[in-house]
Amino acid sequence: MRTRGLTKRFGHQTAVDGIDLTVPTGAVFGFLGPNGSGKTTTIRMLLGLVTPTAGSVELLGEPMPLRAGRALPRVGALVEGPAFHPYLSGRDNLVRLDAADRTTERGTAARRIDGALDRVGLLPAAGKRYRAYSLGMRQRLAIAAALLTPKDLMVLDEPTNGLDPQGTREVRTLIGSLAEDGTTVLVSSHLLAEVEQVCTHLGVMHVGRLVAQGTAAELRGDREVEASIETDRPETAAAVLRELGLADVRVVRRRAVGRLAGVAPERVVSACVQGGLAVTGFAVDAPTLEDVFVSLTGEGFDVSG
Ligand SMILES: Nc1ncnc2c1ncn2[C@@H]1O[C@H](COP(=O)(O)OP(=O)(O)OP(=O)(O)O)[C@@H](O)[C@H]1O
Repeated sequence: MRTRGLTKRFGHQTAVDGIDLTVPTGAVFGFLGPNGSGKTTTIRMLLGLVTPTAGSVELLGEPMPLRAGRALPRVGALVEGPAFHPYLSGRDNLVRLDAADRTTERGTAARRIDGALDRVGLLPAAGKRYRAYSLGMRQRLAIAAALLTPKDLMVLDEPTNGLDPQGTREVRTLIGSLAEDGTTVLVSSHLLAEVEQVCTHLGVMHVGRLVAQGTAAELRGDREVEASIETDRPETAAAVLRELGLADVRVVRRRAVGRLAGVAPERVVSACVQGGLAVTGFAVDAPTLEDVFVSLTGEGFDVSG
């Protein structure tokens, strides 16, 4: 899935500003950004629910909206969430939704529905009324509804919004199992911590712009990783670090600290030992993604929820 220069203006306001989004096949792509940064508008354009002001979308290799008929049936989405009937069971809700889909075969409905319920782990609770479901179960039922027919791409807009930690874990586990089955997943969130663990790739929106995208490792960037050596002669250690090619080398109390800048961490220790230093401590610290995003956007994510 990819976009080129995708733009949406509402009057004078540019909600999405020329973004080039690339979601590799098989990825779990975390689409991150604070509320109002343009994630939902982007997702609505991807799904053909909103017409872009400019730019293009390619969905499952098909140009949109030209080949929408080919791509969209293979794309499942959780954007607004389907309307479920509170007094019907989870299964009966899916029976209703499935019956409304004229493209599917009647004879295989029961198998399709139980398959979808099983996929989201709701088979044991399939006979319970929807109103008795927890928020996490409701969200999983919505995903089951999207899975009634096989999907190559699932687009989930803030699927953990309003969920308690248990519900969040349920949805995260489900995203992981979708990915294991080979489904590409695009999941948006304003909470980095909720999706970070399950994502192979991340994209960060900030005021309508995509300020970064790539794997977590790419976003962190090797050069940001710092090594620190603790010794009784930190000034000597600092000289060794500089000699090795570390950047921004400085002494902090009993430690010499510097950015690795591509130098292998194990070389730092061996060089210090060979230099006759008594190394009493060694640490390599990558900045958290939170740090990276704060530096990209000048704003923190709402990590607490
Ligand atoms: N139909 C619309 N008409 C006018 N402005 C809109 C419309 N839809 C969205 N916007 C504006 O576009 C900007 C981006 O909104 P969008 O919903 O895409 O952000 P978001 O990152 O998904 O945030 P949230 O998580 O709150 O949905 C916001 O400033 C919003 O007010």
